[in-house]
Amino acid sequence: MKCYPVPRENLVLSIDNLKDDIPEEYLSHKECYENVIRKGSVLYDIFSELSKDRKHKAHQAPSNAYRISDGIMQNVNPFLLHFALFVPAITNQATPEQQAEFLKHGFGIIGTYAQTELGHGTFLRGLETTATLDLETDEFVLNSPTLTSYKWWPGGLGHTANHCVVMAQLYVKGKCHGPHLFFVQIRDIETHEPLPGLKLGEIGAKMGFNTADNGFLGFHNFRIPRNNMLMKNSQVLKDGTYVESKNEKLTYGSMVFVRVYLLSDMAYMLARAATISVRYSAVRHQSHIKPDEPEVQILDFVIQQHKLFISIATSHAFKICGLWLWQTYSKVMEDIGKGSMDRLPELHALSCCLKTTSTRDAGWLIEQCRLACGGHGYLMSSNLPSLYTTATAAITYEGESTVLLLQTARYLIKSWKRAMEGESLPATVSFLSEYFNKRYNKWENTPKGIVDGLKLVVAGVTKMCAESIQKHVSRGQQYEEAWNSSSVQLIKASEAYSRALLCEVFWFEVDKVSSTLSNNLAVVLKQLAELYITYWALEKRGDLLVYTTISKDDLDKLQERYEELLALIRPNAVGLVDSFDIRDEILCSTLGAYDGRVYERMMEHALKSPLNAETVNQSFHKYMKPVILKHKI
Ligand SMILES: CCCCCCCCCCCCCC(=O)SCCNC(=O)CCNC(=O)[C@H](O)C(C)(C)COP(=O)(O)OP(=O)(O)OC[C@H]1O[C@@H](n2cnc3c(N)ncnc32)[C@H](O)[C@@H]1OP(=O)(O)O
Ligand SMILES: Cc1cc2nc3c(=O)[nH]c(=O)nc-3n(C[C@H](O)[C@H](O)[C@H](O)COP(=O)(O)OP(=O)(O)OC[C@H]3O[C@@H](n4cnc5c(N)ncnc54)[C@H](O)[C@@H]3O)c2cc1C
Repeated sequence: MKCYPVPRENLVLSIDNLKDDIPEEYLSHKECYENVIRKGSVLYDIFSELSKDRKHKAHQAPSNAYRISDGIMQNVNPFLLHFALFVPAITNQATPEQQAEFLKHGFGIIGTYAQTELGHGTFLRGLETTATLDLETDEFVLNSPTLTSYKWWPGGLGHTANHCVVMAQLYVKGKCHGPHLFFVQIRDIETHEPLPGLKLGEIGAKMGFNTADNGFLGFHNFRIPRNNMLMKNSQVLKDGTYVESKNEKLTYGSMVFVRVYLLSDMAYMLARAATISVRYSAVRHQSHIKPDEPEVQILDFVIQQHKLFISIATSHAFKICGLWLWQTYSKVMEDIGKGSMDRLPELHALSCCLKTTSTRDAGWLIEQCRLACGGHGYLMSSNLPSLYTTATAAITYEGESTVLLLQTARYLIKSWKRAMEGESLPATVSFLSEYFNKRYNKWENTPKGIVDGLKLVVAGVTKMCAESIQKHVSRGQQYEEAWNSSSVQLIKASEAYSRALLCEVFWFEVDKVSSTLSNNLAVVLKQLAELYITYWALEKRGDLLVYTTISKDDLDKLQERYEELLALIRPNAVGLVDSFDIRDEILCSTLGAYDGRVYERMMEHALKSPLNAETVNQSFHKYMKPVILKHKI
């Protein structure tokens, strides 16, 4: 941390406070929270100092802040929600005047995003928290009318945040206008006590994410000024007039922002896991390939390469598609700023399926990296268990995976209908029109050919879904019931779509930039992209056999090429993970450090276990000894 350009004397707390005397995994739930607040407060202070030079973004953390925090906290930073959702919600949903007011204290307030309730997370229209306008006092009165209406899950809500953005049903003059966002102070700035009218607490231990301080919150006639409704898109005027948004789904904008971001985040999580397991596999020697030769690096087993190289390739795929999705997001936001909502449904569909596929893939690939380290991958000190629980949380938060895939399927079905009616479609789904008009090629055993084939699968499955829905409707079901009846196939369409998108964007973006790279780099990047595409062609061979003209001979050749690619990547594998450039302090792993001192680090870490502080634990004398002595002959 010494490389940080913040003069020590400017910091309220010392940088030395970032060190851990006892590794996090040995602390109790409460100690763990107190420990991350100690470290998180130092970081918060550092970010605040750094932000002073970036006046236009004074309330935001520097972009690398999140990564630094990853290294300092093996678990989750309880201040994360402030940067990830609280500030973005205000900048996306509040008017410029409100932004100036709510963010005037910069880092002087700590916020979270309180949307999910005990009874509802997915179905936002079902949220029960109410915000009712009191015309006489020009205030909103917030209430949690039932147990199920308690806010439940927001990160940092339990003990850390003193403010939050709350999603509540807006009531004006007896009419409900649906979910809207409100800026709410929840704790006293000085004493940090919950404000009167609020019931606040932490929701308890979880599978992972344990230092995120997820909390609950109930409102009892809690009053806030009318101006605390975030009014960029819809407004409530002093006389109670409700001004509608140009598109009511703009209220969901902060979620779209994080979903888009998560693709790049998953690229990074996977890069960390791949770095640990590839480096470890180069250090670890076990068994022989040829009986008369020495034991080999486990990375020389082709099956180990099969387990690990897909993680390296996937990390690059997510990184590149993440950048592509950011560009799409920025363009759509620019259009919305100019009053055009045309591409909002497309952005929503893309962000939903790519968020889901990237988080799910990151989850199982990190687990695969962990398993590839054998027993040692099970140690907390490998950091792979923490990476796994942190990544898998993302499959559920910010939109449950099945639910988001169904949102994308909705867009695919609508696009299919438009294709059948001869309407033109956005480039990202124009292949549906080509399929409908039977304008597609025969199978070609190249990366481009595979991408075209994967798109044919999407089109074929989408057509099958549309027919299935139609069949159920013609048998008397309502459209929504028919949708439910067809949902297994709809999920398949959406999954196939995200895979085709990932393969297409990865291949074409690498192809586009390769002429600007050194020849060696271009060759290696292309190998990774081809490995990714071939891997998925082989995984999806059943679908390709059903929806394209691929033959068994083509599949055999693809299998051969895949194995060739593993061999080509093998000599560069360690170099490739080194090029992710993740410092040891951020990797936090005994197995994956740059110097390869795996066994020494494991022993050093084991000796930090509190159980190793004494040769005989007192429980021996208290409990074991009497039993042993009783049975001694
Ligand atoms: C700095 C950053 C760091 C980041 C680090 C990350 C760490 C984070 C740490 C942890 C943080 C965790 C933080 C957390 O977890 S915060 C809580 C996150 N919660 C969720 O994500 C809830 C998920 N639910 C929803 O989003 C909605 O309720 C859904 C979408 C499911 C349905 O909704 P609804 O019932 O209202 O709609 P409908 O189904 O009737 O559809 C009606 C129409 O609306 C369209 N539609 C729907 N939505 C959108 C949209 N958004 N933009 C544009 N359009 C949209 C839709 O396509 C349809 O169009 P059409 O078909 O009629 O044309
Ligand atoms: C670690 C973590 C951090 C979180 N942080 C925050 C936060 O900071 N702020 C916040 O507001 N929330 C937060 N959440 C809450 C999170 O956003 C929700 O849990 C998530 O959106 C899923 O909603 P749910 O829990 O209601 O799941 P449910 O919707 O109840 O899902 C249960 C099951 O029902 C299925 N299902 C539901 N609806 C449908 C449907 N229409 N069709 C088919 N199947 C369906 C789902 O697929 C799933 O299998 C967090 C959650 C976690 C785990």
